[in-house]
Amino acid sequence: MATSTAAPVLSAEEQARLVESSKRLAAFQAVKDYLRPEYTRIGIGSGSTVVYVVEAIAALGPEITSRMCFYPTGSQSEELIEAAGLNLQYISKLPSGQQLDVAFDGADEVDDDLNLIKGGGGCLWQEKIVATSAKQFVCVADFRKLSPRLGTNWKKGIPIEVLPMAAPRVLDELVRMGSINPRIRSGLPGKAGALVTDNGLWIIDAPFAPLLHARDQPSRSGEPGVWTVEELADRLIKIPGVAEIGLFYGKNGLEVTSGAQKPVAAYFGMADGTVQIKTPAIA
Ligand SMILES: O=C[C@H](O)[C@H](O)[C@H](O)COP(=O)(O)O
Repeated sequence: MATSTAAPVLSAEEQARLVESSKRLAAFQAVKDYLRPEYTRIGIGSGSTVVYVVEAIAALGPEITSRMCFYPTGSQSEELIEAAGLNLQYISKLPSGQQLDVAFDGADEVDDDLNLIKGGGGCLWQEKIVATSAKQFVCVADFRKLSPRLGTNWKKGIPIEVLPMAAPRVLDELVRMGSINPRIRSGLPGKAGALVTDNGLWIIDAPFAPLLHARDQPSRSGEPGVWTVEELADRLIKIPGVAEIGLFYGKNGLEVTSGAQKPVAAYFGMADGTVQIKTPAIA
């Protein structure tokens, strides 16, 4: 008799539990691999996955963590650091010319080349500053975030942090660029109006067709609204009124010693209980 190999259908609750345990697995593995006891300056990103990063760090105990300072990317991670009893420090106090040893953060989607979409939870500008201030930026995520091309799984759009007075002009420009129904993100349910970021700005979510890599371009050139990651990012950041964009792209952390937006490694907790680690391909 033939046996079925189909994956079991999970209830919504079981699926949610699986996602949480995947995030936790990835976080503990990433901290084990990248947080060395001699490090003193650690960046802590935002979102639900980073909660487990902080849990993994706190589990190392004060004999290791008390020598370290932790740099948040916004109000949520600031609270996480304090609640875990870790030493809080601010990136504004990091002297010029110095770097964090490592920064950990989540992502909404990660493509084949380790480009990221970030900002689904409303944090991206401070995250980019902290990630690019670190010698090593490590991304931690669950299996839902793995994707060949950005915009394949994450359909809500590229988060773009904008000056509120410029939002209508930015929306117009996004439509001209082929974004499909870009929108100003609303605040929490029950709160009227736009979501206000930690920087007092708004977020526009701009959906685009899945973003290509430069190597894909010849086959799609000329199609309206079809962009490579780099072309789109370079155009978006130049729109007047845009403060920062939720695309993390460009050189990776193995190619440059500072300022990389792309991670040196991305950890994914998988549904089968394993952790998949992606690192940049060396050209
Ligand atoms: O705005 C939030 C940040 O960019 C998060 O790192 C990102 O949205 C991933 O969040 P989560 O770990 O909750 O999926």
